[in-house]
Order: sequence, then C-alpha cells, then structure tokens
Amino acid sequence: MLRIQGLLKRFGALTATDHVDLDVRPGEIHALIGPNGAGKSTLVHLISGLLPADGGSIELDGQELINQPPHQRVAAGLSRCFQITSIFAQLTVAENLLLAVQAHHSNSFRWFKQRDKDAQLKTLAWDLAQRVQLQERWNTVAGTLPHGAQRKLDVALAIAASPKLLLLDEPMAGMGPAESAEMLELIEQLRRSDAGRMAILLIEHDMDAVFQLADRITVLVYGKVLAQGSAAEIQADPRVQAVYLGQEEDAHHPEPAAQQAEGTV
Ligand SMILES: Nc1ncnc2c1ncn2[C@@H]1O[C@H](COP(=O)(O)OP(=O)(O)OP(=O)(O)O)[C@@H](O)[C@H]1O
Repeated sequence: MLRIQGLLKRFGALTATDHVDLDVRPGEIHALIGPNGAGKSTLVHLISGLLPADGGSIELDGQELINQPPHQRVAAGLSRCFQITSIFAQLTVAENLLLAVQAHHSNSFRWFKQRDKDAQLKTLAWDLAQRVQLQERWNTVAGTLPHGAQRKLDVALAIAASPKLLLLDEPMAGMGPAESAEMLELIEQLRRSDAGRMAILLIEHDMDAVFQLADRITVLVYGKVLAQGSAAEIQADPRVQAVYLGQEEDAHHPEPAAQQAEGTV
C-alpha cells in the first residue's frame, strides 16, 4: 500500500532521513520506533507532505506522492491523526462527524433529495461514532470530552475519508492506563473491521502497545533503518536491544551510551 524508497531529508549538515526504504502492506499495522531524535516525526512529515523531501520516492497504492502537496496526498488516500488539533471543540461529536462525512462523501449523494442526503450522511456519521465507541457521547460538546475520547474522535475524523493509509502519531500520548487500553482495543478493532485493506503506520513510544499491535516493525536510528521485522524478530535483535539499552544508560552516562548506540548502526 505504501512503498518508500531511498527517502532523503537533510537539515543543513544533519541527515534526518537517510535513504529510508519502508513498505507497508494492505491491512497491516506497521510500527515505526526508534530513540529520541531518530527521525520518526521527520519521516511522518515527509509522508504527509508537511516537509519537502530532498530525494527518494513515496508511492501510495502505486501513485507517486513525492512532489504532491498535502491535500493531494489526502485525496490519494492518506490520512493522518493530528493529536486532537483537528476536532472542532465548540461542536458536538455528532456535528464533528457530520462535517467530516459531508466533506468526503457528499458528492456520492449529490443526486439525492436534501432530506435523503441528510439521512445518508447521518447514517455514515453514526457508523463512525460506533466504530470508535462514541455513540453515547453523540450529543456531547467535543471540547468537554475527556482526553481519551477526544483522541477517539480524532481517529474517527481521520477514517471518515476511508483512507488507504492511516498515519497514527503517538495515539496513546498523554493517556493513563485505562484510556491507553481503550485506544489499543480501538486500533485492533479498526484493523478487524476495515475489510483488511486500510493500512496503519503507527508511531508510538509505548513498546507494550507496539509489540501487541504491530504486524511488522521498522526501527530507525540516526535517520537510518536499523532493523525491520515482526515483533518477535525485533525483540530478539541484538542491535535493537543495544540501542534501547544504550538509551536507558544514556540517562546516567550520556557520552558512552551515545557512542555505544552509534557503534551499533
Ligand atoms: N526543522 C528542523 N530543523 C533542523 N533539524 C531538525 C528539524 N526537525 C528535526 N530536526 C532534527 O532531525 C533529527 C530527527 O528529529 P525527529 O523529530 O524527526 O526525531 P524523532 O524520532 O521524531 O524524535 P522524538 O521521538 O524525540 O520525537 C533530530 O536530530 C532533530 O533535532
């Protein structure tokens, strides 16, 4: 579904994305992990088009996106969660969802009478609410929802367009254990309910969540791909262990740990 080849991004002398190759298959949850500063956010910005690349290729379902502006990438089937910044806080859950489905689907119902069109859009919005378990909050003003429920609404807005690839950038950030568990269940359920086609690229610091959710994992270090494989392969990889061990030691002895991580790349 997503094929990245030789992707390159430089910030002055720093190569933040260093000839990265990455494939995400249809229906797969692919996690991107790596220590702080590894280049995960830069890669996500390159995919969504918020940053221009210096070289390489990004294909979504066979379509080259590398020179496309963000809105054309969305039209091509890319969707990204923006950590609740995309929700309308003054509007209810229902109004948020109706706006999202209207933006993406109203063309499909353009020959319908207004009343039938409204009913179709409302059905789609209600389906979305069910998919993210927000039916009971249908009439709640979005800004008054707890943090976890706002993140769920954000996910619903992102999947309203039936994307081919969903970019989930730290979906559990700022959540307590109960909210994280609900989000984890929601992501698993998205995979099950989407006819196996929508792929998810997940950036997440919570390793338990990553190992539970991901079909495959890519590990980035200093902008380069260090390892790729299943959760079991990544957990057993001594190079990955060294990087994460190095990071823990880094807190106590910054210099030696940084050198150790560098030596493993
Ligand atoms: N706009 C920028 N200008 C200059 N350097 C940048 C810019 N954005 C990121 N960098 C640098 O690029 C490298 C990769 O940063 P990035 O934020 O992509 O890493 P990350 O893996 O997302 O880190 P974290 O897990 O801490 O969010 C870092 O060294 C960072 O300082």
